[in-house]
Amino acid sequence: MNLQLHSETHDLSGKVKITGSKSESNRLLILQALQPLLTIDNISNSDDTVVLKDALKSQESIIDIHHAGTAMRFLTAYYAVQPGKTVHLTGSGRMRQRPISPLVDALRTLGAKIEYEENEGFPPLKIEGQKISKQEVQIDAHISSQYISALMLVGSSFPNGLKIHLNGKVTSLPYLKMTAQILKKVGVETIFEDTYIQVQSSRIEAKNIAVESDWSSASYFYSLAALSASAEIELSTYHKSSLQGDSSLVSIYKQLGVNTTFKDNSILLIKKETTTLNELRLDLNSSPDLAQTIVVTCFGLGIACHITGLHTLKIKETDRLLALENELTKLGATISVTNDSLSLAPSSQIHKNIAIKTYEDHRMAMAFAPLALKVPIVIKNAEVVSKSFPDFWRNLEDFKIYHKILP
Ligand SMILES: O=C(O)C1=C[C@@H](OP(=O)(O)O)[C@@H](O)[C@H](O)C1
Ligand SMILES: C=C(OP(=O)(O)O)C(=O)O
Repeated sequence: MNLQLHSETHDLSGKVKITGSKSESNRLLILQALQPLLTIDNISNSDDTVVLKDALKSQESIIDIHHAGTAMRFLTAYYAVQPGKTVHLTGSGRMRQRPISPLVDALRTLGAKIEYEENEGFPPLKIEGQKISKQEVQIDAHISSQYISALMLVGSSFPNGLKIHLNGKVTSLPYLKMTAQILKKVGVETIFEDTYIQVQSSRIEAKNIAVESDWSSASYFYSLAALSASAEIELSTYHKSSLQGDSSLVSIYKQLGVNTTFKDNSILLIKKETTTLNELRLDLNSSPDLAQTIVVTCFGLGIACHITGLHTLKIKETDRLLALENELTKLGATISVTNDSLSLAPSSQIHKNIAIKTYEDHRMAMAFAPLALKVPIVIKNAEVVSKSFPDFWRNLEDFKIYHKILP
């Protein structure tokens, strides 16, 4: 489905209730599988969460998690420690190119039985669940934090807990802090040091946990606000003390002219004046999922940006650095990328009616959509948004950004 987007106003006002965080939801689903009396409110309606929920209920021996990175990594650890259960865990074509060997190596040293069914180091995997008696493991921490979160989630069910030694510079650190904080909410203590994480052995408590709405999904409304003439957008449900690192949006978009106020369980995004900033410089190692949104906002505002800390972007749903370079160049940008950084020069015009390829990446579709406030634009394969935000296109209509399905 290719969508032609156009906007009927430059002044935005409206309210959106955004679905629960997929990161929080997917951690809680694994913990719920270990403690069925745990209940979850405001769970995400994203494909990545639905696929994990279905997998955990399934009695089939082949489990296909499609594009969901967290589901792939969390289930690898979960199935590896379920004695007597054998599964074949697979995913989309892209998932079969996303590395998993740091997690498989770590689980194997703990006594897990995991085999690669096609290419060494990549899904699909055959996992024969084992009882784990070891309590210490090493892992390379700079490729994906999801491997470490996966170990943390299952570690609490080991007889002596689990000590995870972190080798190299830790990437996407707020996601590990989120895992530790969610474990704490259900009664599992962790000791978090620079070079290791100790998860104590505990019974997960039977509790009701409410998921905060997804901050990464909120980013597209921050971008809309920044690119509007004026905006007053209310998003729910959000809290000042979030578990999600992407709540860094508040300070990042302040520099881009969007002010945030917290009231009750909502945030109010206000844009009154255009930013006077000439260049945005950021290290996004802690918030990799915001990179595409922020770069496209800067392009739309005609300001330069230089972003570092982006090495994980190359192994996400697509090579996001390359995808950004290709599509922004089509719109008229001057952009250069390395393996872990991106530089965008200021530009004064945006080409109209360009068809943006989305590379099976939900964030490519959603990051480019706000440019409809500046020029008519086409988003190809727009259905990809359901990976994290199925209601996205409907929610845009509330801000008079309409779409026409192209033949
Ligand atoms: O743990 C999580 O929920 C996530 C961790 C991050 O991945 P990496 O640690 O691979 O950067 C992030 O990009 C992803 O969308 C969700
Ligand atoms: C990288 C992402 O997801 P995952 O790694 O879980 O597939 C994302 O949602 O941007």
